Amino acid sequence: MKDRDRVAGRIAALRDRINEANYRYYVLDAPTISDAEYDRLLRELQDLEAGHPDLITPDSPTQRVGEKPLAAFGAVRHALPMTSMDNAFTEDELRDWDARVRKGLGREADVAYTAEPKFDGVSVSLRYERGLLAVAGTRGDGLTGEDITANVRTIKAVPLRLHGAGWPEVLEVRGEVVIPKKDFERLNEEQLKRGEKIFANPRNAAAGSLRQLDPRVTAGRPLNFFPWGLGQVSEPIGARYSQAVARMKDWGFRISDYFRVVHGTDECLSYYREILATRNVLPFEVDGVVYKVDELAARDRLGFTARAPRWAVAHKFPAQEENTVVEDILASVGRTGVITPVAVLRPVQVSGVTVTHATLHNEDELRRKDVRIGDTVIVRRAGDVIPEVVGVVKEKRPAGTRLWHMPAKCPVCGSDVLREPEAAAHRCMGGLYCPAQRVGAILHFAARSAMDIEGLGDKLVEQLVQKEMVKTVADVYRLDKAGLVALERMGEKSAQNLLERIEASKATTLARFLYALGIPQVGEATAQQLAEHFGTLDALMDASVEEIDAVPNIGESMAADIHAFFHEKHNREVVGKLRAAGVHWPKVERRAKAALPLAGKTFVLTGSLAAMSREDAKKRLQDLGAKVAASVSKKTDCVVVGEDPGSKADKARELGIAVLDEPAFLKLLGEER
Ligand SMILES: NC(=O)c1ccc[n+]([C@@H]2O[C@H](COP(=O)([O-])OP(=O)(O)OC[C@H]3O[C@@H](n4cnc5c(N)ncnc54)[C@H](O)[C@@H]3O)[C@@H](O)[C@H]2O)c1
Ligand SMILES: [Zn+2]
Repeated sequence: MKDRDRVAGRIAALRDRINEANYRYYVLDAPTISDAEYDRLLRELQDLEAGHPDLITPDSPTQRVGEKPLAAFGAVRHALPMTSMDNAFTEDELRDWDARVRKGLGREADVAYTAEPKFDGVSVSLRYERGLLAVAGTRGDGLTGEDITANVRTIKAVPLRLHGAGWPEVLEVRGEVVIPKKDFERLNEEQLKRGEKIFANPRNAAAGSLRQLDPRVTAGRPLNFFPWGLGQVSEPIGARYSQAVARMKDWGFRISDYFRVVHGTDECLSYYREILATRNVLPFEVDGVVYKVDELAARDRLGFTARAPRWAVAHKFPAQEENTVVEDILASVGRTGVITPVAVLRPVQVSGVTVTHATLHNEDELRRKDVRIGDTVIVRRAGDVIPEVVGVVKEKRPAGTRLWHMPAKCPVCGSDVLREPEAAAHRCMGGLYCPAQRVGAILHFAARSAMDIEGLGDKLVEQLVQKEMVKTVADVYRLDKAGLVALERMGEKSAQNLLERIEASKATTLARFLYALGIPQVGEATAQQLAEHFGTLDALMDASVEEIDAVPNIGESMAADIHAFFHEKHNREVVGKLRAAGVHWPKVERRAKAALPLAGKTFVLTGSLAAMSREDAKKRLQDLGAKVAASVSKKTDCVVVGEDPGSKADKARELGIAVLDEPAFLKLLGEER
């Protein structure tokens, strides 16, 4: 008796929670628990009720579907109920379902099933009368839905008039309204710009778009429609569902490329694995696959339970989203100095992996989502992508949550943190000094186009940093033979060679040296320009932002980064040590006095070049930091014409773009070199 009371209590609690979740999900389009958690609650309730059938009541969420429709729209009564669907979460559950189907049909042999993706969108029923779209309704509570005809008429994938001929007098097509993942992201960006509501996921966005009171708003939303079933049909359109699908296709509906007929559970399972493997590259959000008995007469024999057909099952994919709590937020410094806010989470299982950290991308994103320490959030882990915080469950925000701010100093090295003027990224300015950036900084320093220290590669640098033999690039000049030989895979001879190359690298050019420092945004061409413009390192190091900004082709944002780099005291220290170690620039700088500085410019090569091959010309341009494009556009800076220049030269002149003949072009290259 005691036991039964406890079960009854738990059942009541579960029903309350599930009813609340249903209301938030179906009516408000604002769920506060993850689908995975919802599914667990529902499954627990189903199991308890199965063990205590006398406790089942008709209003239990296990016995009904969805929610009462919103009064803002007219009501649509469904001629046939729109049900929910049973789920299989494991292979065993799928085999049990198949066994029940075969038992129900009295069959030993494999049953033919249709297999299709389970689209994560909104159910809609479309009623066609004499080939014309008459009414479109949401599922609502399964019996009555909302009349959203005006909104559905704006969806291009929904035919307003059925194509071809041969359709029955009444045809109800049921399917899913979805938003492609890409369009969803764009939609959220636009919403953000307009200061409007951000949607948690494509399903939510689709539901919100269909519930607009003004169909013009719906018309602007990227909605799509995939049929997955039939409602009332006045005369049969095939003995099998797969035949009906072929006819729907002829009548103008978009059928998923993944729609298929399979036989028995083994083929079901290989279909499941195939869709699961492509899940993350599919254009639409998919949360499982659905198998349905293909033969329509067999469906009739199997019939329905209170909530769902016996002839269909949704084989669910592992959930990619879960709820958990943000215990802290850290500033994580990457290899290139970019600082990312990372949420430290109460550990949670997401698709089979324990997740303890999730990225918040950058400070803007964190503000936009309004994530605070102490918040309950939805965490998403899709494929190999780093787990991310999708959004906050505001209803669960406790008192005393804490806001997070980007630190002014790098948490790893204490250098200044600067926001990149035109990007959302913050960066540690201690590029030469910051331990988080060591490996990256040293590899860049040693690269061929920088200090050109052959042999100082990935594996070796990792070891040197790990053993703390090299903390900054200046330490490269303090390596000795004994230390090197003690390293893995390093013999006498290679240690000797490396030391010789390090010694040789001390004599370089100012341009190479500047490039080697790894100043944010400063590539080879810019380093070259800085070297020419300022002539000496000291002049550049002491220049103001305005003075740097005055260099041709150097913009404000770059000037700010260069200035910040040289005014970070840690970097100045490292530069000082490099010079003390004997790094100097005896080599003559290349003169670049061309009329047209090539770095960053876009060239189009046209006609046949005689003196040099087109490939050579292209390569030389690219070496000088220029780009080569195939066709002339407004972005083109210069068109080079060889023999038979064709229409490209005309177009260039029309657009007012510089046109050079081959001799002039060679001269330009010559002067640049
Ligand atoms: N997070 C929450 O608070 C919350 C609340 C309620 C429901 N839910 C989610 O909704 C699910 C239950 O919802 P449900 O009863 O609407 O439906 P369901 O997801 O269990 O399955 C039925 C629905 O799937 C859709 N569907 C997509 N592709 C289909 C296909 N190929 N064939 C047939 N149907 C297809 C249809 O809209 C159909 O109505 C739960 O499993 C849960 O994930 C979440
Ligand atoms: Zn740092």
